[in-house]
Amino acid sequence: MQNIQDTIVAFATPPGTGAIAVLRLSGKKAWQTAATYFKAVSGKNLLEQESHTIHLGHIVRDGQTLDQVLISLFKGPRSYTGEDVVEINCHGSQYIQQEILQLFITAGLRLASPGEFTLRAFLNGKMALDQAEAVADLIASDSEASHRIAMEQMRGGFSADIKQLREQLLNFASLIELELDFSGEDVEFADREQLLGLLDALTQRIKGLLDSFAMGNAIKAGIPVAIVGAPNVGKSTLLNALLQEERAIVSNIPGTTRDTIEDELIIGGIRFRFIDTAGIRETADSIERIGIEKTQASIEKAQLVLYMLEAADLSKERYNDIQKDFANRPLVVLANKMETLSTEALEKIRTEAPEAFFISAKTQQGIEELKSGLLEKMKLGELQSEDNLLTNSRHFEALQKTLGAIDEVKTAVHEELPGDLLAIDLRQALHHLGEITGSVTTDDLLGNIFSNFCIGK
Ligand SMILES: Nc1nc2c(c(=O)[nH]1)N(C=O)[C@@H](CNc1ccc(C(=O)N[C@@H](CCC(=O)O)C(=O)O)cc1)CN2
Ligand SMILES: Nc1nc2c(ncn2[C@@H]2O[C@H](COP(=O)(O)OP(=O)(O)OP(=O)(O)O)[C@@H](O)[C@H]2O)c(=O)[nH]1
Ligand SMILES: [Mg+2]
Repeated sequence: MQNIQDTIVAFATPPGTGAIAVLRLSGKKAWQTAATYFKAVSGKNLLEQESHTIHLGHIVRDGQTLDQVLISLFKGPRSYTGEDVVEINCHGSQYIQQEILQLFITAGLRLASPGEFTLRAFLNGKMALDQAEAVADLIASDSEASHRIAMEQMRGGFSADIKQLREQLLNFASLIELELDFSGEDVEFADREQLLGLLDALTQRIKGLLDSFAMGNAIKAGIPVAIVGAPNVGKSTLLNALLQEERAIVSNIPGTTRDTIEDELIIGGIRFRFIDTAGIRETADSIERIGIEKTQASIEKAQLVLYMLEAADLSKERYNDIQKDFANRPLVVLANKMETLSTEALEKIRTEAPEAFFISAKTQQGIEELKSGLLEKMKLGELQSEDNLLTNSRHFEALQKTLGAIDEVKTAVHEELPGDLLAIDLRQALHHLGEITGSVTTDDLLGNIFSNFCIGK
C-alpha cells in the first residue's frame, strides 16, 4: 500500500469536458498547497479560514491566472477522509483540469490511487469496511432496488448488526478466556446453556443473511429470467415485446433461435435479465443441439423460468406436467397466442389452469400483467422491509466461515471440551465477523477492495 502520510490529489469528477470539475486534495499539506496557488477575491489567506467554508478566487501560476474557482475547506477530522481536505471547483475544460492537476503534482502532492480517499476514510474510522464497499455499490447502482440496498448499507445498518453479533460473542470469549486464567480451579464463568442459546440465535441470524444473498446478488446483477419452451411458441417475440425493440430474430420457422440472447429491463425499480433461448425439441441438427444445451444451462442459472406454450395446447394435465418438470424452481407458465382462440375456448382453458398467464406476444396483450406478476413472483414486496440484504460475495464468504466456526463451538460445548479449545473456535468466529466490518483486516484485503474503486473516490 502507498504511503498514508502523503497528501493526495485527484479529480472527483469523471474525465472529459464538463461545466465544472472538482479536484480533491487530502492530507496534511492540502490547505497549505492550495493556499500557495489561490488568491481569494476577498484578499484573505485561506489558512485563516474556518472549516466547512467556501471561497471565490483564482488559481494563479507564475503570476498567470489559470482559472476562476470556488474552493471548499474541510479541517480534519471533520471531513470525508478524516484528514484536512480541500476541494477546488474549477471550470471543466480538459486543458484547465490537466494544468491544475499538474500544478499540484509539481508542488509535491501525489496522485491518489483508486479508492484511496475512501480507504483513508476507513483507516481514519470514518466508516466501517462494508460501508466503504457500499459507497462503490452506490456509485454503481442504476436501479431503485440496488440503490436502496447500497444506501442502507452505507448508512451502517448492516455493520451495526454485525458489530452487535460480534460484541455478544466477544463477551463470551472473554469470560471463557478468564476461566483459562483459573485453570485447575474448575470454575465456570461462562454459562454453557446461555452460550448455546446465543450461538443458536447467531446461527439463525447468519443463515437468514446467507439466504438473502441469492436475492441481494441478483438485484445487483439483475435477476436472471429464462424464457423457455418448444420451438415456434413465441419466445423471441416475447423478448422483443418486453424490451420494446427488435432484439431477437422472429420467424415462423421452428428452431430460429440458436444462441441464447440476453437483455435487461428494469421493472418496478428492479433489474431483470431476460434470456431468450433455443426452443427445446429432439433434433438432428448439431448446432441446434448445442443451442438446446445452452437452454438447459440457462434454466439452471435462472432465478425464474418462464415456460411458454401456445394457449391452445394448455390443459390441466399439461399444466401439472410442466409444474412437475420444473419442480422446486420459481416458474411462470405463459400461454401465448391467446388472440387466436375464441373467447369461449379461452375461458375454458383459463379455468383449467388459472395460475397461467395468458398473453399475446404479438399484439402485446397481457404483457403489463405479466410484468406485475414477475415482481410479485420474486416476492419483491418483502424488499420494502428494513431487513438487510446480503449483496457482497466477500461478506457471504465471511459469514459462511463464521457459521462453520460457530458450529465447531457448538460441538465443543456439547462434548464438554476444555475451555481453551472453545476459545480458539470462538476467536475464529470473531475473526470472520470482524473481516466484514473491517475490525480485522490485512493489506491484501484492503488492496483488493479499494483497487476496484475509481480514481478520485
Ligand atoms: N463536493 C463533494 N460532494 C460530495 C462528497 C465530497 O467529498 N465532496 N462526498 C463524498 O465523497 C459525498 C458526501 N459525503 C461527505 C461525507 C462527510 C463529509 C464531512 O465533511 N464530514 C465531516 C463533517 C460533518 C459535519 O459536521 O457537517 C465529519 O464527518 O466529521 C463530507 C462529505 C457526496 N458529495
Ligand atoms: N398469432 C400469434 N403469433 C405469434 C405470437 N407470438 C409469436 N407468434 C408467431 O410465432 C412464430 C414464432 O415466433 P418466435 O418468437 O420466433 O418463436 P420462438 O419461440 O422464439 O421460436 P424458436 O426460436 O424457434 O424456438 C412467429 O411467426 C411469430 O410471429 C402471438 O402472440 N400470436
Ligand atoms: Mg426464438
